Amino acid sequence: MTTSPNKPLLKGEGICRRFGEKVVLDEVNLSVNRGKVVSLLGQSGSGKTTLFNILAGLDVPDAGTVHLLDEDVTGEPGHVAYMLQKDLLLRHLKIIDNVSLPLRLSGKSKDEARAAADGYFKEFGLEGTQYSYPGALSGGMAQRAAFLRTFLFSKDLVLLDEPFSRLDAITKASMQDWYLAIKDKYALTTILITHDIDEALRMSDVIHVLSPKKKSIAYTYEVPEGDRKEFELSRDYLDAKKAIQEAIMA
Ligand SMILES: Nc1ncnc2c1ncn2[C@@H]1O[C@H](COP(=O)(O)OP(=O)(O)OP(=O)(O)O)[C@@H](O)[C@H]1O
Repeated sequence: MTTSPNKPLLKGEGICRRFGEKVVLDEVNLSVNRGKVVSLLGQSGSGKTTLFNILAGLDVPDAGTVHLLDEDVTGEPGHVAYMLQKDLLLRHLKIIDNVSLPLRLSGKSKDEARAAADGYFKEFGLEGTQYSYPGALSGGMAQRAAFLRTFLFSKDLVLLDEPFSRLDAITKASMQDWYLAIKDKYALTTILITHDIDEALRMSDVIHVLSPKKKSIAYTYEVPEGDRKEFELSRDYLDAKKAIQEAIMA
């Protein structure tokens, strides 16, 4: 998919969603440019997953549209790769068969699918685990295997719902760095749901805070371009963290 860098790859406009009497999203607008990471933060129940499902085409909004470039994909699944925190590997399948599932679903034979997936094991830090079962993998490895499966759906738009929340702090930090490198290499565009402000600041280009009161985006922060490590040590980082925290609690 080729695009000009300034044109949003994904655009949600005027998105509204209610469950019974309860309005969860009211006129939400959000766009994601190619190669960027946009994070959604917000209190529990602020509608992050609801918005995520609508953007992924897994749910249909009551009003509003989702466009992938110029194509209206509202309510149509299959345009994005998504990975959920609880996106477990299937216990009874070897790792290679778990990760090559998308290729099987697209019609490849077992051997073809295995051969195509195998080439990525090294880069995803999974070399040697091909014929193991998921139970033998560490948390970080299992998550990378789940990532590889997401990646093999061959979509350049990736939606991640708290992908690192179950990992310990050190594994989490290395997974964040690893993901940033992979997404640069393969020009992935990412929407990330997280509860972790530091994670959002580390990984994102743009951070949106959803408010359950406003039922929409109440605050947006654009992470300055430039050296991330330098930013993490700056006064601006602390100010941004405070502003985001306040927006979440408002
Ligand atoms: N299928 C549904 N039927 C009824 N209510 C729903 C449904 N899905 C979500 N809701 C309600 O919509 C609101 C927003 O839920 P959502 O899961 O989008 O929030 P969230 O920000 O992702 O929360 P969390 O951080 O806890 O995952 C909640 O009040 C939830 O109970």
